[in-house]
Amino acid sequence: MDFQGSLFGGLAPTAYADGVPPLRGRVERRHLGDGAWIDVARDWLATAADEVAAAMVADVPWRAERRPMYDRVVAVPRLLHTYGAGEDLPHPALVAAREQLSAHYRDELGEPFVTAGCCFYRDGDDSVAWHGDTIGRGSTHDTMVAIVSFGDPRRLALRRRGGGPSTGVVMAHGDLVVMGGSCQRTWEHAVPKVAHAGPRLSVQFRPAGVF
Ligand SMILES: O=C(O)CCC(=O)C(=O)O
Ligand SMILES: [Fe+2]
Repeated sequence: MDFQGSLFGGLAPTAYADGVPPLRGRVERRHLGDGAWIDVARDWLATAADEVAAAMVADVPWRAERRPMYDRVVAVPRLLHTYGAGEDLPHPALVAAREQLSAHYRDELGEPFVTAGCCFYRDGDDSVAWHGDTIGRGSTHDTMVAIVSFGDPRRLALRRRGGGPSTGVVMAHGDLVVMGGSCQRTWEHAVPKVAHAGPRLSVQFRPAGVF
């Protein structure tokens, strides 16, 4: 019996038409410790990846942020834009991806993915420092942040909160990486600078109240 097919009647075939194959059977889980895990699905959005990347570069209203650091204001080294709940996304494959993620993780997460944070790493100098997504419920509750990645491969580095040895996963064109369980509060993640890299785009799907 096609258990998921019967539960989520017709969702997967519709989504597949947008270049998004079913997630079931593609996801590998790695337990990090302290209740944190990551799921990885290689090439999940490979078919649509070139088109999604092009649409994101052209159509996302990117903004450069500045933030105070010690006694200076410095540029955040990447471009950003967040699509809130109900806002149109720049490519239908991203809508299909969000729906599939919500269906696949429905029992474990208990709520849908609703927002889509977008990042544009223009080259190897763009990066994000060690942090957890803890502005919101991620600081106190288990949750999930699902990342789809396009463009040049970059490493998502992971370490226990506060330091220690780091592990990680390389995110390549069309890959999915989901951080789950206690990952946002017991672990930190970063996208470190590298000597050479072309552009990379990242979309992070999050439930309501997780930032
Ligand atoms: O670039 C990524 O995939 C991760 C970005 C990230 O951790 C964040 O914006 O909170
Ligand atoms: Fe993050």
